[in-house]
Amino acid sequence: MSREAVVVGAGLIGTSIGLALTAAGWGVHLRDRVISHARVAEGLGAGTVDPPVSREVALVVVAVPPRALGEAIGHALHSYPCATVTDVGSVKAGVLAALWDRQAGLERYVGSHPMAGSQHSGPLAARADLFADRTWVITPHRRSAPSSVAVVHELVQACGAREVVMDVEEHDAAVASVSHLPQLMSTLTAGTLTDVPDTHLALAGPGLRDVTRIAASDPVLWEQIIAANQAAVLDRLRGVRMSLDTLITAIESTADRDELRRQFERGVDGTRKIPGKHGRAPATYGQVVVEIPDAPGALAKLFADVGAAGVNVEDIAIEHDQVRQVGYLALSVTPDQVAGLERTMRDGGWVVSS
Ligand SMILES: O=C(O)C(=O)C[C@]1(C(=O)O)C=C[C@@H](O)C=C1
Repeated sequence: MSREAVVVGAGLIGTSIGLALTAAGWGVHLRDRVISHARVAEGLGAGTVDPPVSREVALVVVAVPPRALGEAIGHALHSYPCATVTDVGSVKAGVLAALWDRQAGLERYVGSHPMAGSQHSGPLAARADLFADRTWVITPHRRSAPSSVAVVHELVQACGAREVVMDVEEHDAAVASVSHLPQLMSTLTAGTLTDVPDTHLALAGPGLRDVTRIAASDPVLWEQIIAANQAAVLDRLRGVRMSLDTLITAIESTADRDELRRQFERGVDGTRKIPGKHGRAPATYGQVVVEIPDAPGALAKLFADVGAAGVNVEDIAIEHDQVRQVGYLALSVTPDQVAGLERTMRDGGWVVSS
């Protein structure tokens, strides 16, 4: 089998897959409706924007938003006649149903879903190790060829993920519980903050940040995900509505606090059920925290200086000082690069927090 792959959609997930496949020795060809995304991904080392020889392509990964999946998968099956085609969409049943009756070559399609992402989107947020140690669900259907399932298995291996095989209906029910409902709860919680006064928000600690991180995710993408998994999500949400009523009654009841405590105990039980082993960060990085003035061009200059130092930044986070007009940019790098980067930044006139 050739090791030529096409990644359709050079966003966070597509570019991260391109980086991982390239590192594993695949030749990756990047495609995106927005050519600048594909070029940025190419610049990051995720593959090339040059077109492949279509019959030489063994794998196509479709990483486009949910509503565009059916058409993009159909197009890939048609354009790359020898390739296994997979997608990385968060909901599987609707896409398969749409392809089922009218799509030739369906035996070469095997759905999949990496359980990894970020609240940030676009190729610049991509990381080669985004999937390391994460679960990646493969959802073969009745007509999937075993040889195609094997190709998707290779993709999962190349990305360093942990494979789980599941049928599409079970997958969609599972992600309603472990991904879609948590997203909605985070979104609802963060939404309540919009009318909280700034003086109150200034007290926010890590607890609030923990429960609202994913609320910053792309609204257009999530609207499509939830709409695609309507029935399963509604089922879980109605359960939450009942729990919320029980909780309100428990808080109202001043005589009996048992029910209120039971609600907290149920929460503790729930956290204990999350398999911790695969939830940890895939790699441990060191951090270099640089102060940035709240001024136009400061961020671009900082990145230029980091780039000139030849350091590969694995992740970034920005915090704003609540009093001074500055921000703090935390650059995650491999531990052996921390001291050198701190020195270079200080030499370049930046204030580095130690
Ligand atoms: O942690 C994040 O930022 C995610 O994007 C996570 C997450 C998830 O719920 O696990 C969100 C949706 C995707 O389909 C896969 C991953």
